[in-house]
Amino acid sequence: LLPAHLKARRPPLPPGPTASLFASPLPRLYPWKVYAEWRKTYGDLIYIRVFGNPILVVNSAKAASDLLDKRSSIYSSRPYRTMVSKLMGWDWLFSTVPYGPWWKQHRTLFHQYFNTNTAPNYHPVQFKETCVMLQNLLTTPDNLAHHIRRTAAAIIMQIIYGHSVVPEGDVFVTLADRALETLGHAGIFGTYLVDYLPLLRYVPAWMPGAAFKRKALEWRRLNRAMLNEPYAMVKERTARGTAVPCFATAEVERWVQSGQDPEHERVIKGVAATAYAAGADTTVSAIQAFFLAATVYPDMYKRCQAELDRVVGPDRLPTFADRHLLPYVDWVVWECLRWNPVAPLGVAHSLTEDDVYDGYRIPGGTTVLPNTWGILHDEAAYPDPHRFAPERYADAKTNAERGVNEPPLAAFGFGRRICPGRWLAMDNIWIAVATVAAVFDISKELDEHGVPIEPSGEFTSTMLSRPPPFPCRITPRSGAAKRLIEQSVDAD
Ligand code: HEM
Repeated sequence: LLPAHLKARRPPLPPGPTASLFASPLPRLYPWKVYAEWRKTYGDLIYIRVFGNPILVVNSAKAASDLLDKRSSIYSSRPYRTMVSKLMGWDWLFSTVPYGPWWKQHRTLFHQYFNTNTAPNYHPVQFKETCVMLQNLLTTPDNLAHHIRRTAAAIIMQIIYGHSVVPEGDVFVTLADRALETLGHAGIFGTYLVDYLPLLRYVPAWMPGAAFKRKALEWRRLNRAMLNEPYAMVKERTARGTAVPCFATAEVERWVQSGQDPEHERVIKGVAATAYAAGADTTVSAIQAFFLAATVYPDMYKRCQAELDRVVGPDRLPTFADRHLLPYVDWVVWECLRWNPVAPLGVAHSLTEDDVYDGYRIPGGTTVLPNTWGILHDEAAYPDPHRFAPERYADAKTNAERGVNEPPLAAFGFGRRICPGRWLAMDNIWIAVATVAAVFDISKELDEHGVPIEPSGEFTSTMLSRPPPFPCRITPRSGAAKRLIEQSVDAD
């Protein structure tokens, strides 16, 4: 509605594919790869309109840092998701809460428990649960994905709710996983039309075409159970005087002493359940990527083992105390995060005011998608980007001078919304890599003719990307290694 002379002076929108009225121009499969390809045509910023909703894909590290880090006061909100937040009830998941005081309360409380200084508090539980994983891998190596998942769930459940996960069919883990599965269905923006046309939420559930509403109501029950049930267990234990020290116990005790403000209780519950939701599947993907890399890059794996042999030796397992002497293990962890970033398109940010960048106008309300995969596979920043090559990080000084091979912090997002669980995450992955490489050999599985089976090398095209199940051989390195594994849990 601007007069023509003002319109002429307005900077243009960033370039992008032309929108159609009837179909979404968003790529369905591996959108991060498609956007990286589109960079050659459109550049670092790609602007797409989907049924009237503006979306900006940020395709380079520089643009991501300029916008999401340096202008974080206006790039730190989240797009509102009607299906997920309003209908399915994920409004407590603070990773989806718009920027503002309510989000800030959650983030502050989370940060008190998860930061560089508190990270070592969790090392004993991380070590113990990882030893359980080693034992499980010894007995049923074919169940690799399950063992990795159980370990991540056990660590976070212990830290948050003081709950010791049982080996199979744990009630709280099952509950949370069923709820998270529904989030996986609806989590990708645009799966449901109601995300684009929020007024559709008023359509009565019984009407034909309102299947999304009936689904949402059913899923909402799971969501509430995930939020309420483990918390109720902690409250009950606290009342009985049998509470186990953990995040929820400490916070419930403080809440009782400080007058039981119902609003604050919502924050405690939300932070607790968010930690599980955000912490259980993410590290799993990175550790699965490690097993895949160990299978397809045997020299890399041998080098990792050689470092562990030199520093730790065969008589004990590595611990966090050895970390400063094991740089290669750290580089392996970084490479797991870079090679196939867990969240290839990060988590969407939302711009709260109109902005101008690089001669382009970006309207307030735009959904901003950082192309993390593209950034971490940019040939200029990570030479030979598709190769899993931990040694790329070895010479930090020369790398810094040449502007290449920075530690892949982009995997954890940007600005004020950067992953606040990253210290816990890095430690989870580190102890898994170090202990597994110390005691197991990993190699390709053989087919019935004795020929090695090549894993496909593909990763899933899902919001959290991971290797699909692949065959591999996981065997103890020696009799001594086997004994170390068997004794590890009791010895702790
Ligand atoms: C390899 C493991 C992990 C990766 C790659 C990862 C990655 C991310 C990314 C990309 C974001 C979005 C950042 C942004 O908006 O720019 C995020 C947010 C978040 N992560 Fe992680 N994460 C991991 C593990 C964890 C763990 C273990 C926890 C909890 C203990 C956690 C808790 C969170 C929370 C609460 C948020 C939301 C932050 C907010 O919206 O303010 N993450 N993570």
